[in-house]
Amino acid sequence: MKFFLDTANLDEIREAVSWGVISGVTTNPSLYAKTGGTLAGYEDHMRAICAVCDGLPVSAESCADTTEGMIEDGRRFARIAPNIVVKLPVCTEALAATHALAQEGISVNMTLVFTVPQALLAARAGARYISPFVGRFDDIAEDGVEQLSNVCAAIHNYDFGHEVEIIGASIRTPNHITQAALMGCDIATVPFAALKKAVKHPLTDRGLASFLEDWKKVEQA
Ligand SMILES: O=C(CO)[C@@H](O)[C@H](O)[C@H](O)[C@H](O)COP(=O)(O)O
Repeated sequence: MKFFLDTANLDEIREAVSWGVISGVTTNPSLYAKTGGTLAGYEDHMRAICAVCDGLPVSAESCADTTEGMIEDGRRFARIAPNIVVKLPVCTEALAATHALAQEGISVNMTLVFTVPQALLAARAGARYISPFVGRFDDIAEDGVEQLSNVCAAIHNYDFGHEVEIIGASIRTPNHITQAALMGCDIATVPFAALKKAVKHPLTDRGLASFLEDWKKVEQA
């Protein structure tokens, strides 16, 4: 399973990229708003992320609500950098836009996916990436991991005539990462804080502390 970073924060992206574990970045309007960025600065910010990511796929989300608007955004975003992926929410307008953009060779990441039918429709329309949400399902007392697993099973059953990868989104915990990997999810897009949590384990900390303590004895001997 590959890791994408789910953030628009350039410092977080620079740091995670330096660890050598990141295969892409996903952003959304809420994540961009958190950076304090402006509407006018949006494309420059995406350009800066693409530069840090050096060819890795970077999803930039369109907030248009018509097919024409999404296609227009998609074409404009695609000119930012060759590694831009246009992110569209699953709805009929976006299916049509995905179909048109895919025919032009522009990659689409279809987001806000919660069901198998939505995922199948996204793949049929030509989406390169499909993003089912895990945490938000858990928020409403449903099983987000099970939903992601259903989407993976259904999508991996078929050949859509183009490459399709599933991005587990709304990933919040190391356990979400574990479950996504065990079910064969292609990618998990993980917020920086959750990625840092995934590196940690109390037994690792305790083991390291005892090794360092013992090393002092070696130095003194
Ligand atoms: O859809 C994708 C990735 O393609 C994500 O960027 C997605 O928007 C985010 O994972 C979610 O919005 C984060 O959800 P939450 O944990 O804030 O509920």
